[in-house]
Amino acid sequence: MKDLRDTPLLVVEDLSKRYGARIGCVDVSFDLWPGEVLGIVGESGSGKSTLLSCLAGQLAPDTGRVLYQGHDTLEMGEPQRRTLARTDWAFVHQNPRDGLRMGVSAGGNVGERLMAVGARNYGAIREAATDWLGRVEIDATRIDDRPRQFSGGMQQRLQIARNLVTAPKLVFMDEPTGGLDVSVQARLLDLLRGLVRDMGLSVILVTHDLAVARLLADRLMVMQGGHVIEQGLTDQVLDDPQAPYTQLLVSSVLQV
Ligand SMILES: Nc1ncnc2c1ncn2[C@@H]1O[C@H](COP(=O)(O)OP(=O)(O)OP(=O)(O)O)[C@@H](O)[C@H]1O
Repeated sequence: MKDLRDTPLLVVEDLSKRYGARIGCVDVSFDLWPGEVLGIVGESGSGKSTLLSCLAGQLAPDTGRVLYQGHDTLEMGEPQRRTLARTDWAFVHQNPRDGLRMGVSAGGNVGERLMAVGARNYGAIREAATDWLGRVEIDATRIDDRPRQFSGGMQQRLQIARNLVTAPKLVFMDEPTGGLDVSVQARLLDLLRGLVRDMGLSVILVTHDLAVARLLADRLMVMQGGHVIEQGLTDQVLDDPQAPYTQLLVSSVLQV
């Protein structure tokens, strides 16, 4: 039998999206391999979010193909895509409010996703939720608290638990540490890095923060004006940027 690790998990071909005359992203192509973390970097308005939304099936591109394990996700019906989104895929939003149900307890937020993939045993669901709260460093005594009783960092960790409890293969992350204090960011990054490694996750990570990209991403794609202008191994791109724009991006961060 063919080893799935010998084939890309995701194949993206010539993906383009315009908003009227404005460019979202243009002719983006890449492969994502099992267990690989791909960082998409670029300044504000470079097309990162547009690309991520198209990849995750939240926005219809004008042209191009996205193949997940060989299946064209853009050709899939809505029910099939929704199933994928709650089984094999996960999406971590910058704002935890976009990825959590604020009126449901922490345990409920995690358990709900398990129920969406068919779990029915209340005891087992609660046990899994407790285990996952522990994995994201939330005390088990907080299981019945609502997310709004949590700090921003805790909310983000809860969103991560909710996303990862079903052991997805591919996780989309949109500025997962954005909007948090630097010390909270560092702790979250550490946690994320451990989970990604332990679970062998494939990740597409959008960030404008090159320090985040450096810590999490194996490979980087640099976007400018909707185009991918440079890509390569993270260290290679950040230590020896080729495109003038990337050089600027790297040096402006170094001056901070
Ligand atoms: N819904 C929309 N309608 C019209 N234009 C849009 C829309 N969404 C994005 N754009 C435009 O598409 C281009 C790319 O935007 P996009 O949000 O993808 O960039 P980004 O790199 O994610 O920026 P940021 O880091 O600020 O989120 C920008 O010129 C933006 O103004």
